[in-house]
Amino acid sequence: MTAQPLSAQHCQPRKGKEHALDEAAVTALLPLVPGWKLSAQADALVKDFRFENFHHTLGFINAVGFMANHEDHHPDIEAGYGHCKLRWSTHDVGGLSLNDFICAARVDALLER
Ligand SMILES: C[C@H](O)[C@H](O)[C@H]1CNC2=NC(N)=NC(=O)C2=N1
Repeated sequence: MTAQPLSAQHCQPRKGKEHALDEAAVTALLPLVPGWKLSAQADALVKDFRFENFHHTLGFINAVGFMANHEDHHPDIEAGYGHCKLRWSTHDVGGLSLNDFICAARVDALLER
C-alpha cells in the first residue's frame, strides 16, 4: 500500500515519547517538505513566509489557524507587516512527531495555486 502524501494525511493524537521521530525518520521526511528547516535544537520545523503586505500576511495566518484548529495541532507564529514565521513541534512528545510534517505540508498546500 502506498502512503498518502503528507498534505493529504491528518494529525492523530500523539502523546508520549514513543511518538517522537528519531533522527533517521526526520532525515527521511525533511525532503518531503521543501523549504522547511530544522530548528537549532532539531526539535521543530521552521519556515519563513513573505507577503506583499499586512492583509496577505494576516490572511495566511488565518488560513493556517483554521487548518491548525481542524487538525488540533498548533504552530508557534511570529509575524510582522509582510512576513510570518511558523514553527511546528509536538509539545505532547517533546519534539518532532509526524503531525509536524503533516501540518508543514498542509501549510504549503494552502499556498498552491
Ligand atoms: C488536547 C490537544 O489535542 C493537545 O493539547 C494538542 C493540541 N495542539 C497541539 N499542538 C502542538 N503543536 N503540539 C501538541 O502537542 C498539541 N497538542
